[in-house]
Parts: sequence; structure tokens; C-alpha cells
Amino acid sequence: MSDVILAFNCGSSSLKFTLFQLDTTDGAPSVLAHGAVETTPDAPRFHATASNGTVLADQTWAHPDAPTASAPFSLGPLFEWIESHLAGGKIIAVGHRVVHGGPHFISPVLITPDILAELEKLTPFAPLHQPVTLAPIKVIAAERPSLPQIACFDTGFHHTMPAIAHLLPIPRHYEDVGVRRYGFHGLSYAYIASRLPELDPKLAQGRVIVAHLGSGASLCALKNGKSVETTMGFSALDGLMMGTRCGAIDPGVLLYMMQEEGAGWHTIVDTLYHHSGLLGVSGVAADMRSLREHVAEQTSQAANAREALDLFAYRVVREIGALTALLGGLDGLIFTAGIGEHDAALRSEVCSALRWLGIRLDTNANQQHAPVISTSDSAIIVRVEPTNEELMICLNVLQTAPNLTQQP
Ligand SMILES: Nc1ncnc2c1ncn2[C@@H]1O[C@H](COP(=O)(O)OP(=O)(O)O)[C@@H](O)[C@H]1O
Ligand SMILES: CC(=O)OP(=O)(O)O
Ligand SMILES: [Mg+2]
Repeated sequence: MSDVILAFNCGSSSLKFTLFQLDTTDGAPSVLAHGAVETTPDAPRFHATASNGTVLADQTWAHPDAPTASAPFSLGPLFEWIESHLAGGKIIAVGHRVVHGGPHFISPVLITPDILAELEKLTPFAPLHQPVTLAPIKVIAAERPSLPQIACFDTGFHHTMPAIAHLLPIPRHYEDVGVRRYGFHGLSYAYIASRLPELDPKLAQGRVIVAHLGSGASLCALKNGKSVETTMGFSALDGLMMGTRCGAIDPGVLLYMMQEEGAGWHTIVDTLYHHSGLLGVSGVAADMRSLREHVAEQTSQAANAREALDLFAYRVVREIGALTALLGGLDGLIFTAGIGEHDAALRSEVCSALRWLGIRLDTNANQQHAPVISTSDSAIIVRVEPTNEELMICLNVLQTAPNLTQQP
């Protein structure tokens, strides 16, 4: 019977999981199956594939306890499905992407009741994400108390940022209660950074910007493979425009909402997290594919959809400029996550605007989502690299609890 690690990656728009089977001789992990429940509130969909691409499930998640982004869930039916697809193996540990580690949690940690209580205290720092990422931990702790669970922090990778990058220009006492810049998508950046020595040893030691463009989106500036700056800050609202999140906005806008509209905390949270970004500007969709369809089909919403797409690219370009200044130049640009990996038009728009930096895009390579999409005479190497947060979670589990893998 082989050992299996279950890696959970709860994001703002989906609950993804991967089952990793550990080789019985050397313990190396390989993918057994991958699945996701897309947590759209109306019609959650569950799909899963085996490592060879065979579809194992593709259905609406009809169960009444279907998880949604706003309502943590009973994990029972999903766990039952997972346990019936272990190829005779046994889950020995579960790793979780936990979005916020606060000032103290940097490395992965074995979850105890005390640690869970500490992580719950961080919910005000990430009100949209933290409850969703902690929900499966609580369910598993209740239903399978003997199963070790490991928390892997999205904020952890950015602890290498210089002190100045963590600081916010507000009265100092806020820092004492943890109100400072953290940065997110750290598991994704850690994965890309871990791939660099093999992909391009020069870039691994160089100045690189990784663009994690998914439902949530951020950029990370890497020097020698370490985070030196990132566009998200105190919360996962900062920085780039996102699917439904605003990204960086003038705090005066919030003051206006409060003063002129009497908006309270709930209204502001809902507006900035759920009704802004691509959705807010286009008025029709948070999803890049859907927006591009509106433009291509010249629907009545096409003009606003186009403007949303343009603003998304504009903000990426603007923030790449800022990070390039901090890095003192740029050697490589790496696109990853849903949009970064699949949306050739967005990559082309961004790279065209950065021509002044010496970026030259290979149009064919870009259309084919090739690993390297810059030309050989480009001053900056531009790559497309699929992220793998779940593999990072699995490796973190093995590193944190190495003795788990010993068979009785
Ligand atoms: N083929 C595609 N072309 C353009 N955009 C895509 C494509 N596939 C996925 N996306 C976009 O990727 C985004 C979701 O990214 P993903 O990394 O899966 O999000 P999450 O933050 O939920 O992990 C959506 O905006 C979606 O439209
Ligand atoms: C931190 C964050 O924004 O996560 P996601 O991209 O999963 O929404
Ligand atoms: Mg994600």
C-alpha cells in the first residue's frame, strides 16, 4: 500500500486538490489525481483528472454542502470521493495552503489546536481567504483527528523582503499589531523560484519579475531567487487589478464611500473584494476568457469589456515598471497562473508596452504558450511557466514531517 499526501489549495475562486503518491522505494512524490471544485456561488462544478489526463469526474457539485467562497463547507462528500480514488493507497498527511501566516508563521508547521487558534486570529488580515483556507483544516481535524495536517503559508516566501518593503507609511503603532506589508502567492513564487536553477541558471541568480496572474493577481520581484518586493501588501487587495478585486486604489475612495454613501465595513469589503476589478470595470465578467469573447463577438458590453482588459494590462505594465526600478534593471519576466499561462493576448499587450525595456516577443512562441516567448535578441528573457502550488505544498509536508513516510 503506497502512502499518499493530499494537498489542498483553497483560493478565492476554487478549491483545488492534488493527490501525490509516494514512491515505495525512494519516497518521491508523483501525481495520482488532481481535482477542483470551482467555488462560483450559483453552480459549483467539480472536475478531476488522473495523472494521465483521464477524466475522473466532471459534474456540478450538487451536494447541498457544496463549498462556496463565502460559505465554508462540510468536506464529507469530497473526502469520500478522494478516499475512493487512492488506488489502494492511504492518506498519511494533508497539506494546506494557508493564505495568511501573519508576522510569525514563515515555515510550514504541523497544525495543533493551538496553532489553529493562532491562524484564526489572523482572519481580520485576510477576511475573504483565511476562513476558506482554514475550513478544510477544521473539518479534517474533527473527522480524522489522527491525520497530520500541515499549514503552508502564502506569506512565508516574502519574509526575505527588506524591512523597508514591509513598512507602511502610517503611524508606527499599527506595526505592533501586525499591520504591515506581507505579500501573497508565496507558494507559487517559491515553486517558480525552485524551478529557475534548472530552467535558466543565469535567471536563478538574476533580477526577475514573476507575474502570477490568476483570479487573484500579483507580481514578485526576485533577486537570486528570493523575494525582494511584491505588489500585494497587507492584504490580498493591494497591487494589481484582479478578477473581482480592485488592487491598489487611493484610500480616499474608501473615505468617499463612507462619507457620501454611508458605506459600512460589509459594503466596502463586498465592493472591493467581490464587485471591483475586471468585473467592476466591465460590468459583465471577472473571467478573462469571457471578456475576450465579449470583445470578439462585439456584444453590447464589448466597449466596457475592452476597457477592463486594457486597464488590467496597464496596471501590470505600471507595476512591472515600479519593480524594475527597485531591482535596478530586469533580466527575466515569467508569466504564470491561469491568465499568465493561457492568455497570449495579455502577454503580448504587456510585452509590447515594455518594448522600451528591450523586450522582444516571439509572436509564434507566445501563441503556442512556449516555455520561452522572447526572441533570441531580446534584452530580457520572457518565459511562460505553469505554477504548481500543490507540489510545493506536498514538498513542504515532506520537509516538515519527514517521518510520516516510514511504512510500519
Ligand atoms: N485559456 C485561457 N485563456 C485566458 N484566460 C484563461 C484561460 N484559462 C484560464 N484563464 C483565466 O485564468 C483566471 C483564473 O486563474 P487561476 O490561476 O486558475 O485562478 P485561481 O486564483 O482561482 O487559482 C481566470 O481569469 C480565467 O479566465
Ligand atoms: C492570495 C490570493 O489572492 O489568492 P487567490 O489568487 O487564490 O485568490
Ligand atoms: Mg490561485
